Amino acid sequence: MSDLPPALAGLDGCPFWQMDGAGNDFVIVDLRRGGELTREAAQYLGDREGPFGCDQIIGLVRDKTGGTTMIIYNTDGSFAGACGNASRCVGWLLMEETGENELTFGSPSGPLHATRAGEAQITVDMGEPKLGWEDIPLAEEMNDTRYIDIKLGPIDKPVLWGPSAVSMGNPHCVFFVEDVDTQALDRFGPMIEHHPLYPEGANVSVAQAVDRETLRVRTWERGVGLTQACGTAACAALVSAVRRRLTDRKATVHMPGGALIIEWDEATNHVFKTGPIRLSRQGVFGD
Ligand SMILES: N[C@@H](CCC[C@H](N)C(=O)O)C(=O)O
Repeated sequence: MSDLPPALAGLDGCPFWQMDGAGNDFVIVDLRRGGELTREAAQYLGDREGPFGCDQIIGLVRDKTGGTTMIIYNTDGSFAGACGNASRCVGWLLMEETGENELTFGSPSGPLHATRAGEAQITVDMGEPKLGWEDIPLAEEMNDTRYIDIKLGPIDKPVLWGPSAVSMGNPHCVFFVEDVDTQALDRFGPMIEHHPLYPEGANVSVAQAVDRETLRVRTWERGVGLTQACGTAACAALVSAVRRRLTDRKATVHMPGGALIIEWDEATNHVFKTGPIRLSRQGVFGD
């Protein structure tokens, strides 16, 4: 008889792992042999006042062909289309399971290819960035998503304006600033997350181009809040920086929890993301 709380009743007997990628942390639940990851379970597992606590809750499920697909919940119980750091953690888990050094698995926005890149370092091909207003999506038609019409501060004297919009399978809004550390992201992040120009909400970042090969980025995640790192935000920041001619196509993106190497490959138009993964705890619900 297990003493799981009611919110986790559907996960009895399911294996789980607590992992992080550059400080962006996850509870990953194996649902391939059954179990149900409900919105209530995701909210319970994400609660930092509870026995777990994390930024995202990931479910691993079987797809029609017998392969593995990830589903992604934010801590508020909403679904996400992509999670760059969790993709590296899931890639590593599946490589440990199969003994492979590279493999493909499913995600809400399509298949992802992961490769071992060193000791506890994984590269994931995040696919093509989406730059068209209707694909991001934005609520209004516009030709150039490098600078969109969002301003922060007094109307006649805005302090931040003209962020870039990008989708990496999820919507991003990136403000370029002189110094990421002086930005009150905790105050304006929630406002931009729910800005009317983003009908599905936005992950909101401030980015600082240090030199042609270095960015500093802080992110307010949709459905979560301030995070130590956000993989898709690192990709969105690099893509935006390249579109504004601020960096080269490959750069190290420093976030509070660690660094990721992001490359927007010219030949394939795909964005490759390399960085660390860490396993901190594993177990079986109900044991
Ligand atoms: N941590 C992630 C992004 C997670 C999803 C995001 N909050 C959303 O709602 O789109 C990452 O590493 O990319």
